[in-house]
Amino acid sequence: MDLRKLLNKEQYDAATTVDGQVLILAGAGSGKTRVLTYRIAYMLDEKDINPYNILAITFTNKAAGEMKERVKKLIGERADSMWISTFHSTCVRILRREIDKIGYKKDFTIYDSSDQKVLVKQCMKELNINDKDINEQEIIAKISRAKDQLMSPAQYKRLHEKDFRLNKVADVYVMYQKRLKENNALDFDDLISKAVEVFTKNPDVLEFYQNKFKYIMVDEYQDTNKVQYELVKLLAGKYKNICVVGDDDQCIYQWRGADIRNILDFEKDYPQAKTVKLEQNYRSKGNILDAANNVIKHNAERKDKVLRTEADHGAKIRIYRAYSDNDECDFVGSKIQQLMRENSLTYNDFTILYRTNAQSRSFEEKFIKRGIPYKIIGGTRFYDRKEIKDVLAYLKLINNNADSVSLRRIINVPKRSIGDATVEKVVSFANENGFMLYDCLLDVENVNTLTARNIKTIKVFTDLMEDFIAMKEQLSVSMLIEYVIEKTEYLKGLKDSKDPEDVSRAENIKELVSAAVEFENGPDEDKSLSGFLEKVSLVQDVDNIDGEQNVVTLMTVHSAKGLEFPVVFMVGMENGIFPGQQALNNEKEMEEARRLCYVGITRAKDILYMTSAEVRRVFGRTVAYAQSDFISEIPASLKEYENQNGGGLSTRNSFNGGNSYSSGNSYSGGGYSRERLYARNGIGGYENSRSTMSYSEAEKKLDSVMSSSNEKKGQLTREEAVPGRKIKHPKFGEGTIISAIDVGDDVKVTIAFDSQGIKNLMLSFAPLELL
Ligand SMILES: Nc1ncnc2c1ncn2[C@@H]1O[C@H](COP(=O)(O)OP(=O)(O)OP(=O)(O)O)[C@@H](O)[C@H]1O
Ligand SMILES: [Mg+2]
Repeated sequence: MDLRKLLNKEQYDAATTVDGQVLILAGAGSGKTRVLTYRIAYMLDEKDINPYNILAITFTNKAAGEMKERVKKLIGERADSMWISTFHSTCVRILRREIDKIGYKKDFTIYDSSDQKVLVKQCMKELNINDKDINEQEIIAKISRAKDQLMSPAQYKRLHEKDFRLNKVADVYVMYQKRLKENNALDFDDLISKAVEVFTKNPDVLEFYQNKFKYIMVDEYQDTNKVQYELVKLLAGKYKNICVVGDDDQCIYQWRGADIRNILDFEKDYPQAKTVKLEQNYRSKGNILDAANNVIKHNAERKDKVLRTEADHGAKIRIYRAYSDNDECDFVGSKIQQLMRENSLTYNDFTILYRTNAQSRSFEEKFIKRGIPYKIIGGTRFYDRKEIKDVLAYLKLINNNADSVSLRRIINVPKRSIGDATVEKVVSFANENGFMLYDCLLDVENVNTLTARNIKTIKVFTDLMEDFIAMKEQLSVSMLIEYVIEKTEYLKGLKDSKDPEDVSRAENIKELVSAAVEFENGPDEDKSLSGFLEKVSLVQDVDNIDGEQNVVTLMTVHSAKGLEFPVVFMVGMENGIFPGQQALNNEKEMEEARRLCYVGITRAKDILYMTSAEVRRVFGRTVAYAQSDFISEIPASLKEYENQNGGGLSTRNSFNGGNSYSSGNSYSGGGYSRERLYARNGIGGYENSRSTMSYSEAEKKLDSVMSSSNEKKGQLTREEAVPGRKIKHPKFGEGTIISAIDVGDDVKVTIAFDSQGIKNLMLSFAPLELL
């Protein structure tokens, strides 16, 4: 391996300085991650460093896997004993060995966000905290921030004694943490803070790991929060051989406690540190890089950096201003097909990036129609599906009997006549006496508030569970899953159902069995049930981007961090969407949104599209948005409008539909007042191609678009979807709306069809017409 051929001078310098502290501070696509990979190879190959002594922390499991693969190609099997993983996976591995030092058992369960929510809700109920005062999402976020800051429940309580709401959060935090411990469970934030706790309370354990990890590397260091920072500092404390790489312009997790100062202060923490700047971008064409640089330079708080490329200018940034969200999705779909026809591109070469997951749905619909294969990263993960969570809850409980959240999830799933009231009685008994819930069920005769029938049904459940626990030792994970679904008749219930959704649920469960088989045949050392559950808990969405599968990837810009694609579509580029509404009123958040935009732009190698829509449906209402300020920040010379004369408002000449648009407040959903909207960007948002319109002209035009888009569809709107309305569906026939509930940015409508029974449909998907 001739590193000098593979790396430029500065990169080579960074890769071959292995002793002491190195900070690589450089812009996107400058080869930071590449340097880390070759640095490891160099350490093993040239410096004879034992792989056992290396710890490399990456941002995703996928990045870790790729790094390991590449190193393996260079140095062979020796790479296997190296720890290359994410912060979370690293800490879990440490905790599996050491957590008993702080009073947990080693087979602890990892709670995901929905388990966390269940537990927080239980605590709120016990503490009589009304979710009108403060809702569970806010509490969870506050607890999470406190953990990021290494603030214990007691400290939090002391700090917020005088604040009515935060005091309530503190009470929940105290109880939540107590319950987690009783359940022998950790939430995601705990994984890192408990590892730090193990180290700070046990200097001998810390020293063992300091000696083990003599060489430490961290990718995407700009996004570390306080607790991650502390962990790295502790581990590197003895040998101080540490190399961190990052880009302050790509810090996009401040909302989750990431502290940009960690990278900016590295030189203060380690005054001897060598700072390496990489200034050549190897990823993007010139125009794309110029666009990125022009956007990010609007941020006040940053270290100025140079980023140049030897690549040619390439195509200009393609801007498309659609007249509706529908039109935007159509444009993206047709462009993908056109580009594939005209160039030798595959679906893999494209990605659609948006700010929030909810934006994926409308693209999905269009892609299905056009036959474009796609994959959505995020949204409902496989492991978040109800049926998968149910089966996993059985496994978690088998593995860790103290896990009362999993226990309560499945005690009556499938239904076995154990009602909520019965469960509550046992829970109260357990809480009053300080017993584990599962133990109380085993000795259920002692719970004197129960009837003989209650006791009998509970016995059926505990007999089943005890059998599973005994079988755990004898069966492999996949066999255990099959055993559980057979004995509980979970799968049978789904197969017998006539609901087509249950058919797909049954298939998902089979898929889970396959995942377990794959795990058993895979490279992991630990093939136990704990090992499987751990793996499942730590799967990240981006891990699933599979280069072999020929599909277009749709994901948030956050998920796309570190990745690159030949063609990138940044969609929903509107003020109020990207940047989001909050960022428009807050300079700090605006700067974070701008960094996010910079991350998005710099994912593109060859072609970058930025699209926006003049009106879109949000919460069932039609809202008008101005084109994103970030597009305006890109100089006109770098941009080319796809629809200079087509698409957009300028082609529509139906000025006469003004009065059929009646609902004045349909503009307020996106939080943009008409006045502000016009003042900001001119109605159409075309900077160059349009002359300025008067207010009333603009008003008229906007109205005409609203009405024409309403006329276009005979589609039932949010306002019309009220209980009692008669509707018609092309397949299910006529029916009556029973209820309509807002779910995310869509509406779930429950309808009693005259001949097809009751169905739940999503308003935006279902072709419903008013009768
Ligand atoms: N010296 C080099 N010679 C050839 N290709 C290179 C060189 N350095 C980097 N590259 C390529 O440039 C692309 C970007 O590199 P890499 O992903 O390591 O950048 P990065 O700085 O980590 O980017 P990001 O900030 O987006 O994470 C990759 O395809 C990489 O292989
Ligand atoms: Mg990188």
